[in-house]
Amino acid sequence: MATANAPSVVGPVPFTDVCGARPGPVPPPNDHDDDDASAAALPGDARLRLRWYQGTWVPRVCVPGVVAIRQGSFAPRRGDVVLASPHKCGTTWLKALAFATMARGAYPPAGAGHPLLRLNPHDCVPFMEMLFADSSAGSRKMGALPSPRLMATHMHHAILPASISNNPDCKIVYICRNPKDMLVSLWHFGRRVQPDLAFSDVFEHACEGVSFSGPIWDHVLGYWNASKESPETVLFLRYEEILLDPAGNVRRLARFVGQPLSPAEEAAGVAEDIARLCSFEALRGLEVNTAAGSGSLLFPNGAYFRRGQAGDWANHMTPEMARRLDAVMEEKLRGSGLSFA
Ligand SMILES: Nc1ncnc2c1ncn2[C@@H]1O[C@H](COP(=O)(O)OS(=O)(=O)O)[C@@H](OP(=O)(O)O)[C@H]1O
Repeated sequence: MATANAPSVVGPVPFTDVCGARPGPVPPPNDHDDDDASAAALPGDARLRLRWYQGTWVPRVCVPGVVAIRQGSFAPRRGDVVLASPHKCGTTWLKALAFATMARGAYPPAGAGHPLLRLNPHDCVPFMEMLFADSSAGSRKMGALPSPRLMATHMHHAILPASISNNPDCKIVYICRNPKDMLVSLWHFGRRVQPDLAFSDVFEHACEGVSFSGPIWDHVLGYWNASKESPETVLFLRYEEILLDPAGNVRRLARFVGQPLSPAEEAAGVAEDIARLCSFEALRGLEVNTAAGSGSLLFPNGAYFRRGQAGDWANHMTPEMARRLDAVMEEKLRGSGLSFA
């Protein structure tokens, strides 16, 4: 049964996760919990700078939010759903799908007044690291939202506070993507603010673990292992699988968040309606998501909709580069049961 309660739309939320990494040293892991001590920044456009934080690469602008979340500024509630992802792996799509699925009681997906027809998905689902950049304002805004709350993060599983990662009342939906396509998407996005960003730089550094959401293997492994240990609280999705069967994955999502489609909804084609509403073609074509439009994001809304396919890496990587990244991933993921081959 669909619930009548829609996940909360919090309105404009600053969202600054930008991609790309310029050459720079990989500092050693450290245990510091504060911004200044947490590591070296990479050179280049300020929005592309990363910090090495607790064994993970975090956009510099997100570090204060990450620290606040880890220090307990976010108080989880029963029914909360956290969407987790590495950058450029389908965050925007998952936000749309989860919002449309959880809100379907209040907002029928085929309805002309659906919020996703006038808001970018990032405006419907808050990005936790940015919301908590101002810790007290973040706490106030999140606290004021009625349940069920839907939010998103790019944090590695290893640095989530236990109140999220070890909380049966808080569900996590994770999406990942073939790292080769992720890097291509990251590079295109980074070039928007740094036109001279070379793909070879992004690639080389990612192979060494330095990238947005890097090391990539640790990001996916953390959530993969959590989903194996606790499948009822962590749902592990892949971009490519959703491309193949969007409606089937809407059903998975609905079941996972405790709102399975009813027989009446199945008969009415609700899963297909949600898949259609959230499809790349449908969202990209909306006025709000055209290149000129911009909501709560530092980038034009159109920047979040580029190509929306699997396999674009073949247009940017030599076969040797592809083999190299595949080999790195294979080695790092060995024994886990997870593979991107
Ligand atoms: N609805 C829908 N369906 C399929 N694919 C979609 C959709 N929306 C966004 N995209 C594609 O996802 C890529 C952007 O990833 P993210 O949304 O994770 O970016 S971000 O981290 O939030 O900046 C980026 O991938 P590339 O096209 O390969 O660059 C987007 O085009």
